[in-house]
Amino acid sequence: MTKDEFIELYEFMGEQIDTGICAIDESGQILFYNKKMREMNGLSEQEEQQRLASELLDIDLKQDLLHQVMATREPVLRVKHTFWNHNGEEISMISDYRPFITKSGKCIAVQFARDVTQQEFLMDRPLSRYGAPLTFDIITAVSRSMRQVIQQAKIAAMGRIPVMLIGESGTGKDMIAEGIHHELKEPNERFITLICRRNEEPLIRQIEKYIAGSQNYTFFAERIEYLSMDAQERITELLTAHAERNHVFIASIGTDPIDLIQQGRLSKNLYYLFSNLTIQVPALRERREDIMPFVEDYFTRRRINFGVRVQGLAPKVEELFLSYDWPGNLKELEVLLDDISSLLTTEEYVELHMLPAYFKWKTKQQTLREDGDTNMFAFHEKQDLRPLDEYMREVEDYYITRALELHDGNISQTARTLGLHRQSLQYRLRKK
Ligand SMILES: Nc1ncnc2c1ncn2[C@@H]1O[C@H](COP(=O)(O)OP(=O)(O)OP(=O)(O)O)[C@@H](O)[C@H]1O
Repeated sequence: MTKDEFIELYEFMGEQIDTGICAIDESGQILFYNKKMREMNGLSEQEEQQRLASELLDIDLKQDLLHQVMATREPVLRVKHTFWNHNGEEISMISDYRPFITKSGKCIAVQFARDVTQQEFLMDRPLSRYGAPLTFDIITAVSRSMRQVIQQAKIAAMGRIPVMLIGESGTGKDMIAEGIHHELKEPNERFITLICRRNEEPLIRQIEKYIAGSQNYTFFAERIEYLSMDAQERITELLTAHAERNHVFIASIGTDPIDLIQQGRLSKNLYYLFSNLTIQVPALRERREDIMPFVEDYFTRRRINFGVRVQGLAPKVEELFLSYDWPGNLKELEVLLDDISSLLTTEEYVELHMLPAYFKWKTKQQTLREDGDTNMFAFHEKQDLRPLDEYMREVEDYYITRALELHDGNISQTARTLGLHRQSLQYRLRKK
Protein backbone atom coordinates (compact mmCIF):
# COMPACT_ATOMS: atom_id res chain seq x y z
CA MET A 1 0.00 0.00 0.00
CA THR A 2 1.37 3.42 -0.92
CA LYS A 3 1.64 6.31 1.54
CA ASP A 4 -1.21 8.13 -0.25
CA GLU A 5 -3.44 5.06 0.03
CA PHE A 6 -2.64 4.89 3.74
CA ILE A 7 -3.67 8.54 4.11
CA GLU A 8 -6.93 7.78 2.27
CA LEU A 9 -7.54 4.84 4.60
CA TYR A 10 -6.92 7.02 7.68
CA GLU A 11 -9.29 9.66 6.31
CA PHE A 12 -11.94 7.02 5.72
CA MET A 13 -11.56 5.66 9.24
CA GLY A 14 -11.60 9.17 10.72
CA GLU A 15 -14.93 9.82 8.98
CA GLN A 16 -16.54 6.53 10.01
CA ILE A 17 -15.45 6.39 13.63
CA ASP A 18 -18.10 7.07 16.30
CA THR A 19 -15.85 9.50 18.19
CA GLY A 20 -15.89 13.19 17.25
CA ILE A 21 -12.42 14.41 16.26
CA CYS A 22 -11.32 18.01 15.78
CA ALA A 23 -7.73 19.15 15.23
CA ILE A 24 -6.57 22.78 15.12
CA ASP A 25 -3.21 24.34 14.32
CA GLU A 26 -1.44 27.17 16.13
CA SER A 27 -3.40 29.85 14.20
CA GLY A 28 -6.69 28.29 15.26
CA GLN A 29 -7.40 26.94 11.77
CA ILE A 30 -9.32 23.67 11.72
CA LEU A 31 -7.22 20.92 10.12
CA PHE A 32 -9.52 18.00 10.70
CA TYR A 33 -13.18 17.84 11.68
CA ASN A 34 -14.84 14.49 11.21
CA LYS A 35 -18.41 13.44 10.50
CA LYS A 36 -19.27 12.54 14.09
CA MET A 37 -18.03 15.95 15.28
CA ARG A 38 -20.12 17.65 12.59
CA GLU A 39 -23.18 15.66 13.69
CA MET A 40 -22.71 16.56 17.35
CA ASN A 41 -22.26 20.26 16.57
CA GLY A 42 -25.18 20.19 14.11
CA LEU A 43 -23.12 21.39 11.13
CA SER A 44 -23.14 20.47 7.47
CA GLU A 45 -19.96 19.29 5.68
CA GLN A 46 -19.46 22.63 3.95
CA GLU A 47 -19.84 24.73 7.08
CA GLU A 48 -16.59 23.73 8.71
CA GLN A 49 -14.33 24.08 5.71
CA GLN A 50 -11.77 26.87 5.78
CA ARG A 51 -13.10 28.21 9.04
CA LEU A 52 -11.38 29.22 12.23
CA ALA A 53 -12.15 27.06 15.24
CA SER A 54 -13.21 30.16 17.19
CA GLU A 55 -15.93 30.96 14.61
CA LEU A 56 -17.23 27.46 14.47
CA LEU A 57 -16.95 26.13 17.99
CA ASP A 58 -18.85 28.71 19.95
CA ILE A 59 -18.42 26.85 23.23
CA ASP A 60 -16.04 28.79 25.42
CA LEU A 61 -14.89 25.82 27.41
CA LYS A 62 -14.02 23.86 24.32
CA GLN A 63 -12.09 26.71 22.74
CA ASP A 64 -10.24 27.34 25.95
CA LEU A 65 -9.21 23.75 26.30
CA LEU A 66 -7.98 23.37 22.72
CA HIS A 67 -5.95 26.54 23.15
CA GLN A 68 -4.78 25.50 26.61
CA VAL A 69 -3.45 22.23 25.19
CA MET A 70 -1.76 24.20 22.42
CA ALA A 71 -0.10 26.51 24.95
CA THR A 72 0.93 23.93 27.55
CA ARG A 73 1.42 20.94 25.22
CA GLU A 74 -0.08 18.85 28.01
CA PRO A 75 -3.18 16.65 27.54
CA VAL A 76 -6.45 17.43 29.32
CA LEU A 77 -8.56 14.33 29.81
CA ARG A 78 -12.19 13.32 30.43
CA VAL A 79 -13.82 16.74 30.35
CA LYS A 80 -17.59 16.66 30.16
CA HIS A 81 -19.72 19.41 28.70
CA THR A 82 -23.32 19.85 27.69
CA PHE A 83 -24.42 22.41 25.13
CA TRP A 84 -27.04 23.21 22.51
CA ASN A 85 -25.73 22.71 19.01
CA HIS A 86 -26.48 24.70 15.85
CA ASN A 87 -29.72 22.70 15.38
CA GLY A 88 -30.88 23.56 18.90
CA GLU A 89 -30.33 19.98 20.15
CA GLU A 90 -28.92 19.36 23.62
CA ILE A 91 -25.67 17.39 23.38
CA SER A 92 -23.46 15.97 26.14
CA MET A 93 -19.94 14.85 25.36
CA ILE A 94 -16.86 13.67 27.22
CA SER A 95 -13.63 14.82 25.59
CA ASP A 96 -9.91 14.15 25.74
CA TYR A 97 -7.70 16.97 24.43
CA ARG A 98 -4.23 15.90 23.33
CA PRO A 99 -1.26 17.72 21.81
CA PHE A 100 0.33 16.22 18.70
CA ILE A 101 3.87 17.48 18.03
CA THR A 102 5.04 17.18 14.43
CA LYS A 103 8.62 16.26 13.52
CA SER A 104 9.28 19.96 12.81
CA GLY A 105 8.12 20.83 16.36
CA LYS A 106 4.71 22.33 15.51
CA CYS A 107 1.87 21.63 17.89
CA ILE A 108 -1.55 20.44 16.74
CA ALA A 109 -4.27 20.29 19.41
CA VAL A 110 -6.69 17.41 18.94
CA GLN A 111 -10.04 16.87 20.64
CA PHE A 112 -11.54 13.36 20.85
CA ALA A 113 -15.18 13.57 21.94
CA ARG A 114 -17.52 10.74 22.94
CA ASP A 115 -21.23 11.40 22.60
CA VAL A 116 -22.99 10.57 25.90
CA THR A 117 -26.26 12.41 25.17
CA GLN A 118 -28.39 9.28 25.16
CA GLN A 119 -26.94 7.92 28.41
CA GLU A 120 -27.48 11.29 30.12
CA PHE A 121 -31.03 11.43 28.86
CA LEU A 122 -31.88 7.96 30.15
CA MET A 123 -30.22 8.65 33.49
CA ASP A 124 -32.30 11.80 34.02
CA ARG A 125 -35.50 10.46 32.49
CA PRO A 126 -35.49 6.68 32.76
CA LEU A 127 -39.09 6.30 31.57
CA SER A 128 -38.10 7.66 28.17
CA ARG A 129 -36.40 4.35 27.42
CA TYR A 130 -39.79 2.79 26.69
CA GLY A 131 -40.24 5.18 23.78
CA ALA A 132 -43.83 6.18 24.63
CA PRO A 133 -44.74 9.89 25.10
CA LEU A 134 -44.81 10.87 28.79
CA THR A 135 -48.53 11.52 29.16
CA PHE A 136 -50.55 11.67 32.40
CA ASP A 137 -51.50 8.00 31.87
CA ILE A 138 -47.94 6.89 32.49
CA ILE A 139 -47.62 8.79 35.79
CA THR A 140 -48.33 6.74 38.91
CA ALA A 141 -50.98 8.71 40.81
CA VAL A 142 -52.99 6.47 43.11
CA SER A 143 -52.76 8.61 46.25
CA ARG A 144 -55.31 11.36 46.77
CA SER A 145 -52.65 14.08 46.83
CA MET A 146 -51.15 12.92 43.54
CA ARG A 147 -54.56 12.66 41.89
CA GLN A 148 -55.14 16.30 42.88
CA VAL A 149 -51.80 17.21 41.32
CA ILE A 150 -52.87 15.63 38.01
CA GLN A 151 -56.23 17.38 38.19
CA GLN A 152 -54.55 20.78 38.65
CA ALA A 153 -52.10 20.00 35.84
CA LYS A 154 -55.02 19.23 33.52
CA ILE A 155 -56.57 22.61 34.39
CA ALA A 156 -53.25 24.27 33.50
CA ALA A 157 -53.23 22.44 30.15
CA MET A 158 -56.80 23.42 29.38
CA GLY A 159 -56.18 27.12 30.02
CA ARG A 160 -52.54 27.16 28.80
CA ILE A 161 -51.78 28.77 32.18
CA PRO A 162 -48.16 29.36 33.32
CA VAL A 163 -47.39 26.84 36.07
CA MET A 164 -44.88 26.59 38.88
CA LEU A 165 -44.21 23.00 40.03
CA ILE A 166 -42.78 22.74 43.54
CA GLY A 167 -41.34 19.54 44.98
CA GLU A 168 -38.25 17.63 46.04
CA SER A 169 -35.93 16.06 43.51
CA GLY A 170 -37.33 12.89 41.92
CA THR A 171 -41.00 13.56 42.75
CA GLY A 172 -41.91 13.65 39.06
CA LYS A 173 -42.07 17.39 38.23
CA ASP A 174 -40.50 16.86 34.78
CA MET A 175 -43.06 14.21 33.99
CA ILE A 176 -45.97 16.41 35.02
CA ALA A 177 -44.62 19.24 32.85
CA GLU A 178 -44.39 16.91 29.88
CA GLY A 179 -47.85 15.55 30.71
CA ILE A 180 -49.25 19.11 30.48
CA HIS A 181 -47.60 19.49 27.06
CA HIS A 182 -49.27 16.31 25.73
CA GLU A 183 -52.62 17.30 27.21
CA LEU A 184 -52.87 20.63 25.31
CA LYS A 185 -55.99 20.83 23.16
CA GLU A 186 -54.11 22.83 20.52
CA PRO A 187 -50.79 20.95 20.44
CA ASN A 188 -47.52 22.87 20.59
CA GLU A 189 -44.71 22.16 18.15
CA ARG A 190 -42.25 20.86 20.76
CA PHE A 191 -41.58 20.37 24.48
CA ILE A 192 -38.36 22.19 25.30
CA THR A 193 -36.65 21.36 28.61
CA LEU A 194 -34.40 24.15 29.86
CA ILE A 195 -32.00 22.52 32.31
CA CYS A 196 -31.07 25.37 34.62
CA ARG A 197 -28.34 23.39 36.41
CA ARG A 198 -26.17 23.71 33.32
CA ASN A 199 -24.55 26.56 31.40
CA GLU A 200 -26.76 29.68 31.41
CA GLU A 201 -25.73 31.29 28.13
CA PRO A 202 -26.75 28.42 25.79
CA LEU A 203 -29.99 28.17 27.74
CA ILE A 204 -30.85 31.83 27.18
CA ARG A 205 -29.85 31.55 23.50
CA GLN A 206 -32.17 28.56 23.23
CA ILE A 207 -35.12 30.57 24.58
CA GLU A 208 -34.30 33.48 22.26
CA LYS A 209 -34.16 31.14 19.28
CA TYR A 210 -37.59 29.59 19.84
CA ILE A 211 -39.62 32.27 21.58
CA ALA A 212 -39.80 34.64 18.61
CA GLY A 213 -40.40 31.88 16.04
CA SER A 214 -43.64 31.29 14.17
CA GLN A 215 -44.53 28.09 16.07
CA ASN A 216 -45.82 27.65 19.62
CA TYR A 217 -43.66 25.75 22.10
CA THR A 218 -43.94 24.40 25.64
CA PHE A 219 -40.98 25.73 27.64
CA PHE A 220 -40.14 23.85 30.82
CA ALA A 221 -37.48 25.57 32.95
CA GLU A 222 -36.32 22.83 35.31
CA ARG A 223 -35.16 24.02 38.76
CA ILE A 224 -34.97 27.75 38.02
CA GLU A 225 -33.44 28.44 41.44
CA TYR A 226 -30.13 27.14 40.07
CA LEU A 227 -29.86 30.09 37.66
CA SER A 228 -28.00 33.21 38.71
CA MET A 229 -30.20 36.22 39.56
CA ASP A 230 -28.90 37.95 36.43
CA ALA A 231 -30.01 35.05 34.22
CA GLN A 232 -33.39 34.93 35.99
CA GLU A 233 -33.93 38.63 35.26
CA ARG A 234 -32.93 38.20 31.61
CA ILE A 235 -35.38 35.32 31.24
CA THR A 236 -38.11 37.37 32.90
CA GLU A 237 -37.53 40.16 30.34
CA LEU A 238 -37.62 37.68 27.45
CA LEU A 239 -40.85 36.06 28.60
CA THR A 240 -42.50 39.40 29.36
CA ALA A 241 -41.56 40.74 25.91
CA HIS A 242 -43.31 37.76 24.30
CA ALA A 243 -46.21 37.51 26.74
CA GLU A 244 -48.79 37.93 23.96
CA ARG A 245 -47.56 34.76 22.23
CA ASN A 246 -49.36 31.48 22.72
CA HIS A 247 -46.42 29.51 24.14
CA VAL A 248 -46.86 27.51 27.35
CA PHE A 249 -44.44 28.26 30.21
CA ILE A 250 -43.78 25.83 33.04
CA ALA A 251 -41.07 26.06 35.71
CA SER A 252 -40.01 23.92 38.64
CA ILE A 253 -38.30 24.59 41.96
CA GLY A 254 -37.14 22.21 44.68
CA THR A 255 -38.50 23.96 47.74
CA ASP A 256 -40.73 26.73 49.08
CA PRO A 257 -40.64 29.79 46.77
CA ILE A 258 -40.90 32.30 49.61
CA ASP A 259 -37.82 30.79 51.30
CA LEU A 260 -35.97 30.87 47.98
CA ILE A 261 -36.88 34.53 47.44
CA GLN A 262 -35.73 35.39 50.97
CA GLN A 263 -32.46 33.54 50.41
CA GLY A 264 -31.89 35.56 47.22
CA ARG A 265 -32.05 32.43 45.05
CA LEU A 266 -35.29 33.15 43.22
CA SER A 267 -36.25 36.35 41.46
CA LYS A 268 -39.57 37.70 42.63
CA ASN A 269 -40.37 38.87 39.09
CA LEU A 270 -39.70 35.47 37.57
CA TYR A 271 -41.72 33.79 40.29
CA TYR A 272 -44.72 36.07 39.61
CA LEU A 273 -44.60 35.16 35.92
CA PHE A 274 -45.16 31.51 36.79
CA SER A 275 -47.27 31.85 39.88
CA ASN A 276 -50.73 31.95 38.24
CA LEU A 277 -50.91 28.33 39.26
CA THR A 278 -48.53 26.66 41.73
CA ILE A 279 -48.66 22.90 42.06
CA GLN A 280 -47.08 21.27 45.08
CA VAL A 281 -45.83 17.76 44.23
CA PRO A 282 -45.62 15.81 47.51
CA ALA A 283 -42.62 13.71 48.54
CA LEU A 284 -43.07 9.95 48.22
CA ARG A 285 -42.89 9.45 52.01
CA GLU A 286 -46.05 11.61 52.24
CA ARG A 287 -47.95 9.40 49.78
CA ARG A 288 -46.80 5.88 50.45
CA GLU A 289 -49.90 4.53 48.64
CA ASP A 290 -48.04 5.27 45.39
CA ILE A 291 -45.07 3.01 46.22
CA MET A 292 -46.55 -0.39 45.37
CA PRO A 293 -48.53 0.76 42.29
CA PHE A 294 -45.29 2.27 40.96
CA VAL A 295 -43.45 -1.01 41.58
CA GLU A 296 -46.25 -2.96 39.85
CA ASP A 297 -46.23 -0.60 36.83
CA TYR A 298 -42.45 -0.90 36.68
CA PHE A 299 -42.48 -4.71 36.65
CA THR A 300 -45.35 -4.79 34.14
CA ARG A 301 -43.29 -2.63 31.76
CA ARG A 302 -40.26 -4.88 32.30
CA ARG A 303 -42.30 -8.00 31.51
CA ILE A 304 -43.76 -6.46 28.36
CA ASN A 305 -40.58 -4.85 27.08
CA PHE A 306 -37.85 -7.19 28.29
CA GLY A 307 -39.66 -10.52 28.66
CA VAL A 308 -38.67 -11.03 32.33
CA ARG A 309 -40.78 -13.25 34.62
CA VAL A 310 -40.78 -11.14 37.78
CA GLN A 311 -44.25 -10.65 39.28
CA GLY A 312 -43.49 -8.48 42.31
CA LEU A 313 -41.96 -8.16 45.76
CA ALA A 314 -41.90 -10.77 48.52
CA PRO A 315 -43.93 -9.60 51.59
CA LYS A 316 -40.83 -8.72 53.66
CA VAL A 317 -39.42 -6.58 50.85
CA GLU A 318 -42.77 -4.86 50.41
CA GLU A 319 -42.79 -4.07 54.13
CA LEU A 320 -39.31 -2.58 53.86
CA PHE A 321 -40.25 -0.49 50.82
CA LEU A 322 -43.32 0.85 52.58
CA SER A 323 -41.42 1.88 55.72
CA TYR A 324 -38.38 3.44 54.01
CA ASP A 325 -38.44 7.24 53.57
CA TRP A 326 -37.15 7.46 49.97
CA PRO A 327 -35.21 10.76 50.23
CA GLY A 328 -34.65 10.59 46.45
CA ASN A 329 -38.38 9.89 45.90
CA LEU A 330 -39.56 7.94 42.82
CA LYS A 331 -36.27 8.50 41.07
CA GLU A 332 -34.50 6.64 43.89
CA LEU A 333 -37.10 3.87 43.82
CA GLU A 334 -36.71 3.51 40.06
CA VAL A 335 -32.91 3.36 40.22
CA LEU A 336 -33.19 0.67 42.89
CA LEU A 337 -35.63 -1.35 40.76
CA ASP A 338 -33.21 -1.02 37.82
CA ASP A 339 -30.42 -2.44 39.98
CA ILE A 340 -32.58 -5.31 41.20
CA SER A 341 -33.86 -6.10 37.69
CA SER A 342 -30.37 -6.24 36.23
CA LEU A 343 -29.70 -9.30 38.43
CA LEU A 344 -33.02 -11.09 37.90
CA THR A 345 -33.11 -14.22 35.76
CA THR A 346 -35.95 -16.65 36.41
CA GLU A 347 -37.08 -15.37 39.82
CA GLU A 348 -40.74 -14.41 40.18
CA TYR A 349 -40.51 -12.51 43.46
CA VAL A 350 -37.84 -10.18 44.79
CA GLU A 351 -36.64 -11.56 48.12
CA LEU A 352 -34.72 -9.71 50.86
CA HIS A 353 -31.39 -11.33 49.94
CA MET A 354 -31.72 -9.97 46.38
CA LEU A 355 -31.66 -6.34 47.50
CA PRO A 356 -28.39 -4.49 46.85
CA ALA A 357 -26.16 -4.06 49.93
CA TYR A 358 -26.35 -0.25 49.71
CA PHE A 359 -30.14 -0.28 50.03
CA LYS A 360 -30.07 -2.63 53.03
CA TRP A 361 -27.52 -0.30 54.57
CA LYS A 362 -29.69 2.77 54.00
CA THR A 363 -32.77 1.16 55.53
CA LYS A 364 -30.67 0.02 58.51
CA GLN A 365 -29.40 3.58 59.03
CA GLN A 366 -32.95 4.89 58.98
CA THR A 367 -33.99 2.38 61.64
CA LEU A 368 -30.99 3.30 63.80
CA ARG A 369 -31.82 6.98 63.50
CA GLU A 370 -35.47 6.39 64.33
CA ASP A 371 -34.33 4.42 67.39
CA GLY A 372 -32.11 7.33 68.40
CA ASP A 373 -28.91 5.29 68.00
CA THR A 374 -26.37 7.85 66.82
CA ASN A 375 -23.37 5.71 67.64
CA MET A 376 -23.73 3.42 64.66
CA PHE A 377 -20.02 3.07 63.90
CA ALA A 378 -19.06 2.14 67.47
CA PHE A 379 -17.40 -1.20 68.24
CA HIS A 380 -16.48 -2.63 71.61
CA GLU A 381 -15.47 -6.22 71.02
CA LYS A 382 -12.78 -7.78 68.87
CA GLN A 383 -15.41 -9.68 66.93
CA ASP A 384 -16.97 -6.33 65.87
CA LEU A 385 -13.85 -5.49 63.89
CA ARG A 386 -14.10 -5.78 60.12
CA PRO A 387 -11.67 -5.27 57.20
CA LEU A 388 -10.76 -1.59 56.91
CA ASP A 389 -12.01 -1.17 53.33
CA GLU A 390 -15.42 -2.62 54.27
CA TYR A 391 -15.66 -0.27 57.28
CA MET A 392 -14.56 2.75 55.20
CA ARG A 393 -17.15 1.89 52.55
CA GLU A 394 -19.86 1.91 55.18
CA VAL A 395 -18.67 5.25 56.58
CA GLU A 396 -18.69 6.69 53.06
CA ASP A 397 -22.17 5.29 52.39
CA TYR A 398 -23.44 6.78 55.62
CA TYR A 399 -21.85 10.14 54.94
CA ILE A 400 -23.24 10.37 51.40
CA THR A 401 -26.71 9.24 52.48
CA ARG A 402 -26.83 11.82 55.28
CA ALA A 403 -25.50 14.57 53.00
CA LEU A 404 -28.22 13.71 50.49
CA GLU A 405 -30.90 13.84 53.16
CA LEU A 406 -29.66 17.20 54.43
CA HIS A 407 -29.97 18.49 50.85
CA ASP A 408 -33.51 17.11 50.53
CA GLY A 409 -32.34 14.50 48.04
CA ASN A 410 -30.90 17.12 45.68
CA ILE A 411 -28.04 15.38 43.88
CA SER A 412 -26.43 18.48 42.35
CA GLN A 413 -26.28 20.40 45.64
CA THR A 414 -25.01 17.34 47.52
CA ALA A 415 -22.33 16.74 44.89
CA ARG A 416 -21.25 20.39 45.17
CA THR A 417 -20.99 20.17 48.98
CA LEU A 418 -19.04 16.91 48.83
CA GLY A 419 -16.72 18.24 46.12
CA LEU A 420 -17.84 15.57 43.65
CA HIS A 421 -19.14 15.80 40.10
CA ARG A 422 -22.88 15.10 39.84
CA GLN A 423 -22.21 12.03 37.66
CA SER A 424 -19.66 10.74 40.12
CA LEU A 425 -22.13 11.04 42.99
CA GLN A 426 -24.85 9.35 40.92
CA TYR A 427 -22.40 6.55 40.16
CA ARG A 428 -21.56 6.10 43.85
CA LEU A 429 -25.25 6.08 44.76
CA ARG A 430 -25.90 3.38 42.22
CA LYS A 431 -22.91 1.29 43.23
CA LYS A 432 -23.15 1.71 47.01
N1 LIG B 1 -45.39 9.64 39.52
C1 LIG B 1 -44.49 9.01 38.78
N2 LIG B 1 -44.86 7.99 38.00
C2 LIG B 1 -43.98 7.30 37.27
N3 LIG B 1 -42.65 7.57 37.27
C3 LIG B 1 -42.21 8.58 38.02
C4 LIG B 1 -43.10 9.36 38.79
N4 LIG B 1 -42.37 10.31 39.41
C5 LIG B 1 -41.09 10.13 39.03
N5 LIG B 1 -40.99 9.08 38.21
C6 LIG B 1 -39.74 8.55 37.63
O1 LIG B 1 -38.67 9.28 38.19
C7 LIG B 1 -37.94 9.94 37.16
C8 LIG B 1 -37.50 11.26 37.65
O2 LIG B 1 -38.61 12.10 37.84
P1 LIG B 1 -38.52 13.64 37.44
O3 LIG B 1 -37.29 13.92 36.66
O4 LIG B 1 -39.82 14.02 36.81
O5 LIG B 1 -38.36 14.26 38.89
P2 LIG B 1 -38.21 15.80 39.25
O6 LIG B 1 -39.16 16.06 40.34
O7 LIG B 1 -38.34 16.65 38.03
O8 LIG B 1 -36.71 15.86 39.80
P3 LIG B 1 -35.66 17.09 39.74
O9 LIG B 1 -36.15 18.14 40.70
O10 LIG B 1 -34.37 16.44 40.22
O11 LIG B 1 -35.58 17.56 38.33
C9 LIG B 1 -38.89 10.02 35.97
O12 LIG B 1 -38.20 10.06 34.75
C10 LIG B 1 -39.67 8.75 36.12
O13 LIG B 1 -38.91 7.71 35.53
